[in-house]
This record gives sequence, structure tokens and C-alpha cells, in this order.
Amino acid sequence: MCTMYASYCGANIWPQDALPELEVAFKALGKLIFDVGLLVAYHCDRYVSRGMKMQKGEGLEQILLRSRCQKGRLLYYFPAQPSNHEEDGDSMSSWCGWHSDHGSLTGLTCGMFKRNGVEISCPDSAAGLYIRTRSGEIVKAIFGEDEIAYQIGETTEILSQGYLCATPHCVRAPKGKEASGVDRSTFALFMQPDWDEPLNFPEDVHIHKELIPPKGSLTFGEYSEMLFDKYYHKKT
Ligand SMILES: O=C(O)CCC(=O)C(=O)O
Ligand SMILES: [Fe+2]
Repeated sequence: MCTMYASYCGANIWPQDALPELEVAFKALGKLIFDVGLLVAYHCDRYVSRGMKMQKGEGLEQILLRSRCQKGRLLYYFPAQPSNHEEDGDSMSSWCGWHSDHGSLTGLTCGMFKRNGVEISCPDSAAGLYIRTRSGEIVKAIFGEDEIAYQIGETTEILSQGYLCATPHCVRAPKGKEASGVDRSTFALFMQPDWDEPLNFPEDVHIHKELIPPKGSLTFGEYSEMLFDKYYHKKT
């Protein structure tokens, strides 16, 4: 199992000596984001069931409840290198490029900015997470430190036959003299189906079409491994 689904079955590594309190805090935050995420999933299912027939047990809430693949990750963005050109072509996605997450739902805390290990408010109000809406508008995702943002992943778009759309997003680094040495940290919980969960792809899939076999069924684990190959090893 561990070789087949290496990205899901690996053991956690905790910095027990350097930061003994991390494991408990990390798991508590992950559990909170998961529990609230299930409430979001319940409402996603209600919305989708207005447009398509959903079998019992096949909704997002049930899929997430029985999954062993939830993945929490602390994300760290190193201080951006100062640029000589004020208007760099792709400055919008300077910290993390445009993408959609491949799972079901991603829960995010707001970014925390620091300089030399000291928390600061970000000197550039344009820095942070941006999303693209269904109508193509680019919007900054603004939310506070006691709030959680949820983004829809590609698997939800596939399983809901497009009633729900994956949320394209990117992260913009701060710019200007004041931005020197400013880093960003956040926590993401990637909520995703179990590796054994069958994904029955609808006829007209437009996401990663080339990976889907003709009869249109893969487990989430198989699908993820194929995606990791596509992104990181470029085998397909
Ligand atoms: O840092 C963020 O706010 C978003 C992170 C993200 O998009 C990801 O890890 O997939
Ligand atoms: Fe993402």
C-alpha cells in the first residue's frame, strides 16, 4: 500500500525536540477545519442534488467522512527576491502560480506575515491569495485570522458533473522596499476522497482528460498518482 500510494500512506514526521507542542496544535487545527469542511460539503451536496441525481453515500460529505486521505500541511513562502522591474509580467502569481487543487475541498487559514521571525502586518496590501471566479474575475480572498476559507478542488468539479467548479488560485508576494525579508506562513487542509474511492468520470470531462481510461473509472489513489506523474515526472 505504501509503495502504491506513497503520497498518502507515509508517516508524519514531527519535530518533537524543536517544537513539541506542534503535533497537538496541528491536529487540533486540522480537525477543526475538517469538521467545518464537512458542513460546507453538506451544503455543496444540497446544491448539487438540485441539478443532478445523487446516489446515497455518493455525496461529498459521505466521501470525505469515510476517507483516510485528508492531508494537513504548513506552507511557508520565503521572502521574495526584489525585482528590478516594477511591473513584472507575472507579478500576480509571484509566490505561487495559478492552479486548482486536485482534491475535493481545501481549507485555508489566512496568511501570517513575518520579518526575521517577528509577526508583522503585511506592508503591501496587494499581497496574498487571489482566486478566479466563474465569470473570470480575479478577486483577492480577504479573510481574518479567526476565519477559514474553503476552495473547491477538481475532483469535486468532476464528481458534481460541473455543477461545482474548481477554484483557480495563486499567491502574490509583497512588492516594494518594505517587502524586503517578509515571509508568509499558512495552514492548508487538503480534503480528498479515500485512495480506494472509485471515481466514475462523467462522459464529458474536461479536466486532465488524457489521464482518464475509456471506460471512465479510476480510484482516487490511481488518479492522484497519475497526476503527480504528470506534474512532477512528466511521464504522461
Ligand atoms: O498559501 C495559500 O494561501 C494557498 C496555498 C495553495 O494554493 C496550495 O498549497 O495549494
Ligand atoms: Fe492550491
